[in-house]
Amino acid sequence: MTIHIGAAREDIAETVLMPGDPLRAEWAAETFLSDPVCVNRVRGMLGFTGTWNGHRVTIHGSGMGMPSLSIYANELIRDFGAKTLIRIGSCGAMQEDIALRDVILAMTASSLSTPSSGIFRELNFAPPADFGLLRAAVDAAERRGARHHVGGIYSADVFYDERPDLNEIMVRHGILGVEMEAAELYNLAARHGARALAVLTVSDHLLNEQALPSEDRQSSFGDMVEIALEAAFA
Ligand SMILES: O=P(O)(O)O[C@H]1O[C@H](CO)[C@@H](O)[C@H]1O
Ligand SMILES: O=c1cc[nH]c(=O)[nH]1
Repeated sequence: MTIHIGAAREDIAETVLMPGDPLRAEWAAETFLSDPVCVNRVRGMLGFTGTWNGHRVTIHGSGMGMPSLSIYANELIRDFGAKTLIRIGSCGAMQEDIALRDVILAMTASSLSTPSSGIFRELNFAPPADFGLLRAAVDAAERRGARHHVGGIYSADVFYDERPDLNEIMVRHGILGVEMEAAELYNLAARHGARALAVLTVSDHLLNEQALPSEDRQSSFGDMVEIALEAAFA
């Protein structure tokens, strides 16, 4: 039991899927896991443990933004022994050839800053996905016939961005999409010897302003959940 996760150590699996939205965690656990049990509800940040194809899996919310993700990922790794952490998140697309509901597999995560910036100081550490997870996720997406893209994403500190010039630079440098947690998840995985990947679904488009409603973001991104599960146990 930790300050933010009211579970016993054995209640949390070594493989953890992390959506930002705790209600997406509930939906994904009820939809894809057998016998899901709620193992955390401290501050409403829901976590569930069940099995998928016989493998124990926890699906636990991260909250929005890297400081929130950092609290849960630190406790999951350091106190509960999590070894594989896969973010299942929504993102905004930044390239013309990417459509709503496409899946983005984040090979790298650029940022202006992360909660680890104070540790890295002048070093621009490049937070990477785990290659084995990434390769397995690509295979899973291809098997499912899911429209997917592999490349760099941007982990932002703010949702309401005031830097159109920065977006233009990222579009020009091939960044696929923007979200708010992956870079710090990759930093923490590198620091603690865990495996991490972000599997994202496009919920809105920065270039054409299309957007899905919040209900769809909460409980309809099934491809990304199944891709994450297949990758974790490949
Ligand atoms: O849908 P989730 O996983 O929360 O991810 C995205 O959505 C939130 C912003 O609406 C941020 O957390 C961003 O990273
Ligand atoms: O962080 C996010 C998530 C979804 N869409 C965005 O534009 N930003």
